[in-house]
Amino acid sequence: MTLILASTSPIRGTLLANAGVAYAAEAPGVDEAALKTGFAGDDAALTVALGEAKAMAVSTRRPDALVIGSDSLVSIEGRRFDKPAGRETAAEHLRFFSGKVMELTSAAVLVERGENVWSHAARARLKVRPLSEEFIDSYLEADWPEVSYCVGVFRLEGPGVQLFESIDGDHFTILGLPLLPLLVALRQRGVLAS
Ligand SMILES: Nc1nc2c(ncn2[C@H]2C[C@H](O)[C@@H](COP(=O)(O)OP(=O)(O)OP(=O)(O)O)O2)c(=O)[nH]1
Repeated sequence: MTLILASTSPIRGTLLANAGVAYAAEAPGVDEAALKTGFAGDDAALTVALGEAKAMAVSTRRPDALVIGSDSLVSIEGRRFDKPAGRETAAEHLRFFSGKVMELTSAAVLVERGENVWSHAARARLKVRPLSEEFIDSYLEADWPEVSYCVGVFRLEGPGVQLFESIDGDHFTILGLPLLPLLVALRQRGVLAS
């Protein structure tokens, strides 16, 4: 069975490829903002719903495939953050994050023939150190626009690691995909060797 990643996220594709998982990527073409508006569930439920919507959109076009959908979001003190719209928005996010605990939730969903057959959400907590204006400027000078696609305005595998005092949670979840539970599900479905 063909495995499709319904995502435009560079890091999600890299994580699967580095894990040796054969897949094809296809843009989901889902209006995430519309789905987020008025969503009453918690972060885990929202990321699962968004991941499912992305996978469903592709599964409809590709009933022959097993489709992975994924989503990540950042919350701080109940306020949710999307990817920064521009460099100044990124700086505003970083100023708000300074000295606070960031909760990053990522979900993965498997859809087959239009049915959600598996989903998993995981949360990590990242303690952001106090960030000076000078640091924020130099950080964005060095890693913008690379972080423009990243919720939380960081690439943990890059200079983003300098934002944090401590991290509690799964590395892959933070990058954007709860990879280990997904690999278990793919082995259980015979997509990967056990
Ligand atoms: N390289 C990298 N990317 C990160 C990190 N943390 C979060 N991200 C990225 C992963 C996702 O691409 C993005 C979260 O936004 P979304 O879940 O909406 O995904 P995105 O719009 O990028 O792609 P998709 O909706 O799957 O087509 O943030 C990190 O530490 N490193």
